[in-house]
Amino acid sequence: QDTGSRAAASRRVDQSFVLNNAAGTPDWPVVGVDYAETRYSRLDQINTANAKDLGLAWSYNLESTRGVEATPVVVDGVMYVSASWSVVHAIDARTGQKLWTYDPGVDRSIGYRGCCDVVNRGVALWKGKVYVGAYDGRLIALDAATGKVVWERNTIEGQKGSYTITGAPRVFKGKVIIGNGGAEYGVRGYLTAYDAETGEQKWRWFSVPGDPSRPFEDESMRRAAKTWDSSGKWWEAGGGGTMWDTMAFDPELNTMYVGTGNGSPWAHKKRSPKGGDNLYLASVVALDPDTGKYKWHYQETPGDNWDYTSTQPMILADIRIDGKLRKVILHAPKNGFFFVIDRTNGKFISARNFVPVNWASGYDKNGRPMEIAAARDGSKPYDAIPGPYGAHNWHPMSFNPKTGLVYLPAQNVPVNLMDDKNWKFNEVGPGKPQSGTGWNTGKFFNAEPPKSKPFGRLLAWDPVAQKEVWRVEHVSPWNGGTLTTAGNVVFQGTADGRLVAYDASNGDKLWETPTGTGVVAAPSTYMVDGKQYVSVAVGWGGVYGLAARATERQGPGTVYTFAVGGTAKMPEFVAQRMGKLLQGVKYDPAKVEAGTALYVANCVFCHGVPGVDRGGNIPNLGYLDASYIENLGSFVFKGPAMARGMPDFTGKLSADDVESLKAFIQGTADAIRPKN
Ligand SMILES: O=C(O)c1cc(C(=O)O)c2c(n1)C(=O)C(=O)c1cc(C(=O)O)[nH]c1-2
Ligand SMILES: [Ca+2]
Repeated sequence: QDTGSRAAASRRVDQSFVLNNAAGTPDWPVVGVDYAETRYSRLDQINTANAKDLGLAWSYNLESTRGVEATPVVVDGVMYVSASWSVVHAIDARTGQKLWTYDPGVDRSIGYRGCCDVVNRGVALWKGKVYVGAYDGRLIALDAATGKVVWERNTIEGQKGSYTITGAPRVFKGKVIIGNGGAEYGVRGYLTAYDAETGEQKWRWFSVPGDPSRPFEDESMRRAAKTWDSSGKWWEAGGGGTMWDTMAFDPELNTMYVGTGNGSPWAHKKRSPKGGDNLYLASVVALDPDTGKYKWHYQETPGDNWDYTSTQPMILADIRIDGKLRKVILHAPKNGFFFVIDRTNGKFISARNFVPVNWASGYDKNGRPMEIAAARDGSKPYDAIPGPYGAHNWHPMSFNPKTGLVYLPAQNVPVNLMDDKNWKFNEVGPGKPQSGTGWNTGKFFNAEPPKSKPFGRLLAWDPVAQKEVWRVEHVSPWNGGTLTTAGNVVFQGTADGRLVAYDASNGDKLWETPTGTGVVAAPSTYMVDGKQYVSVAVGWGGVYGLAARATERQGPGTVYTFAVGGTAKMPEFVAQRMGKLLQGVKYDPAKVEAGTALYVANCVFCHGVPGVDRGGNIPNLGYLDASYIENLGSFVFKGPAMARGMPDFTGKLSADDVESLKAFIQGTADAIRPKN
């Protein structure tokens, strides 16, 4: 394919192309496949019968060592995907040949500006241009055929605070729309639309009010200000509400939807001492895509106090509830409840917790959470369930209209929270989270460790009945986003370094392959020359990946593309890593669960997930010689590594705890090792 025909292909991508494709789906033209962000493909060449014959068609080295979160976008056989540091790659989707790469040259010393790794969740394609949000806040338009810059805008110009971009831009009605990250560092959230052709700014909508003694930008800000207490001077610390990930668009209703983020600072009483809902934090907001004008909102977590963002990917669906076809939004934000919202007017339809939660007992018929008082107290250590990593984070879910099920990457990462007594108002700055809430984790040794159990699971959720239909338990939290297809298959990558295909009806495993590094991104699928492919960009990272690892030296970020009968060889690093996995430690499988909790509370922040992060000067326990793990007690209790920084766990762990840890470590290595 020459440059000219590549350019011609991507020039076709406009609103009718995306809408027509949604009906036929040979391509994957936007990160969520369609404006509704269903991540459902009508392709069925790969199905439950032949998924077992999937093999590698090609792999591509993204030359990145940090988290990879992007869903590959593919049109007419050309793939566009971004890696860490916002680097864009254009790849021939049949062969894996590089067409071009574009590095926006983000200063590698500014990683600290964001909370959660130097990630990028993908690009947008529109009429021959590729759009990427760079980590340093620039929105850049590239020529899709050559990767050359067409225009560039600094989306954070004139703002103060630690802003970034990690999300994928969306193009609705000829406007490129992008929000920012930064609510952990005291910023004010906003969303900006630029003319896709020229880069001219068209509108900006702020999600939280500024200083109420100054004129409000619009009526929605005037109304929002009434829900904040000005004695908290929230505007000086920004207020938060960053829109760092999800957007969707309904062309018939001419409405776009965006999810807003957490309060800044986190502690509600520190930013708004007399309480208040603090609009529009942690909400789903409907906007006019032409003007950016506010239409309505539904607030999922009033007066957010726990980093319970509503930025998690939402899906627009038409589903039958009580016999009536309803236009709804399906949403599973960090707070652990699955929401069904009427997208014509923002009215609450239903909410049910999809994991155990301890901050609210449910939602009343008006859509208000019934809170549990201890969750807001702050004077005593409190096991937040979900914790700030969320019951569901940015990892995309998918909706299959044939099964009627949502495939949701759910989790619990235990974190114990308490008021931060040393917090000073407005003490913001790079590397200093503006939280007002202290974290007690296994990392801070003298604090209260959380007691809840960590888990990662794939849930198949019925949004009408609001109940779980099936689940797959993973060995670790922080697993990949999902893809579902008319072939009745669900694809998901895992934290322990596999890509797995499941039967969409019952969760039976159909196929799996090792990927050599943890998978956090979602796969996509498309057809070229009559053949269906499934692609996933892998590279362990993101906020949990950043914490739960030993060193920067992990397998390189890689795009894998699979097809039925594919025979390409996996890159060498995969076999190398699998060959070095811990082997042969005897353990009691009944102790794995207890070991998981102990490991996450005490070990994971230094040693990483066993078998996921390849060790450096702090060893990854999943790659050690068996004799080390067999004698784990001698390392844990006043062991020889104390001189190199290993804590003494005497009095903190029991001999039986050590047996549980052994079970978790060897059990995880066994789960990762390829079975054939
Ligand atoms: O409040 C914010 O502005 C903000 C931004 C981001 C981001 O831009 O990646 C994350 C979060 N918050 C966040 O709370 C969070 O859990 C998170 C996880 C990740 C990730 O990529 O793994 N990003 C973010
Ligand atoms: Ca946040």
